[in-house]
Amino acid sequence: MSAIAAVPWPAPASLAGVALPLLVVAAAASLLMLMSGRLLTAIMARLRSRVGSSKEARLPPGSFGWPLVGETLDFVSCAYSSRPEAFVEKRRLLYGSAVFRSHLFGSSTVVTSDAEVSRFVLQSDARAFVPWYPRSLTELMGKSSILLINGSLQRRVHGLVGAFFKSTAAKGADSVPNPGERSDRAGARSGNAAAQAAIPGIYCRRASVSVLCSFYLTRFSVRMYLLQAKKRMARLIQRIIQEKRRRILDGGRLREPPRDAIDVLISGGSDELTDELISDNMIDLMIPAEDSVPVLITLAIKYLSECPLALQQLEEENMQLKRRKTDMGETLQWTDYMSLSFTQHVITETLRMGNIISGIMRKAIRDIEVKGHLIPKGWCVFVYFRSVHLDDTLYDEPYRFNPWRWKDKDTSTSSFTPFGGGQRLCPGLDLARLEVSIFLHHLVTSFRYMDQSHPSICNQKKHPSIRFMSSDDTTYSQILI
Ligand code: HEM
Repeated sequence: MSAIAAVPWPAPASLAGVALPLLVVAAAASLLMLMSGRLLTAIMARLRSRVGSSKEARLPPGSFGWPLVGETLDFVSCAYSSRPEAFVEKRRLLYGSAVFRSHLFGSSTVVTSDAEVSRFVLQSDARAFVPWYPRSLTELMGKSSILLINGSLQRRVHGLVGAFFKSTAAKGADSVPNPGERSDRAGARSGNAAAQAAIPGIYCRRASVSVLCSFYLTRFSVRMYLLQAKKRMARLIQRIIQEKRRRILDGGRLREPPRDAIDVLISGGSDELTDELISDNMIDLMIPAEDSVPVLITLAIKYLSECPLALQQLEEENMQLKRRKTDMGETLQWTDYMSLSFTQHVITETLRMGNIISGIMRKAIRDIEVKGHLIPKGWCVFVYFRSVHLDDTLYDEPYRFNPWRWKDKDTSTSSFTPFGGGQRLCPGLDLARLEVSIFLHHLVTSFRYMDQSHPSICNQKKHPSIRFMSSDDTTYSQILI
């Protein structure tokens, strides 16, 4: 008997106030269920007819979840929990496969936490997969963003930007900031400190913060505001580009070596590198520089504070370098930082556990079969790094911060991809590592973890902040997690 039939009609007056709204809700719910059932059947039938029965057998196991929303709600609720990987883990156990199908953000999606399949997707070019992001993000990125363009233009922009970030100009040929010096002052003086070289400087800082907030606010649908912030920022950058173009010599050569990524793009020798393309891409560069790197630093401090042995070894290694450099009267070069093997292991382990970028999404532009799984044309594939990085068959005790595990381990394998791979491998990876190395060096050589003198703040749960005290005991630095 249905919920509607069970209630006598007309309802007694005393009950009407309560029963009527209940009735309406029940009726609406039944209708919705009926509609969603029909809708689900219709969607499944459409998908089947599209995929074809022979192909259907080759699809990875899985479920499309609810009509319209698919499994997005479960994905999002896991993403905001303390174990975001639970979404994938549950299904991995349920289907007995690290590759499964789902329906996420409005698209039929193959989710993979299989290192081999992930590698295959990352290594494939635009003839097989193109980048895919939710529409709200693509609008904000702009159509010429490196994250969206494909083919020769993407390779060109990637090559120019990547080469610049690897150059000594970006990494600071002279010296890196000394402890206590603000990096932007030092950058302005040497003209090439890493962060300053990577982005077109402080002009866009405020606008960048506003676009960063914009990205996070998307979920609250403040679309117009976000797009306006992005446009304002693009206008600011275009003004800088025009100013720089005026200073360029005939033949497109720069008068002096490139000082930032705009310089390398305007002298890139291609009509395709328009002002719009350059400004869109400058915004793309600011986001990781202003967001991913600080998150990586924050997580490194958190993990170190929970692992005193690692903190101690990090301090010893960096103090040794500092003493050596002081004795020789030399300034620190970026190669000095990169030669600190334990510091690099700390950063690598933070990248593995922290999963700053949990995964990437691509769209298949033709039917693709990998490891016996079909990814039909038009479907998305979600390469979920996080589950690979926390897989106990690949990493012993994956939830334990253990920088020593990297002593004899290769970082260039398909089971470690925090910076992606293939043609879209993050061009800022060395720069990101350098920035974190510089920060950690100055932190552990100039500050002392307050925990040693104030055991009361040892309990991180009670005190969700970590305090460092400068060596001369005069100033405090508090890093909020
Ligand atoms: C902890 C820091 C960082 C992490 C974890 C990270 C991670 C990633 C990942 C996973 C990708 C691949 C995206 C894809 O395949 O679709 C990527 C691409 C990219 N990253 Fe980073 N990144 C970081 C820092 C930086 C920095 C500092 C910059 C530059 C200032 C940068 C610039 C870029 C650019 C331009 C791309 C697009 C490359 C292309 O599509 O050709 N990243 N990053």
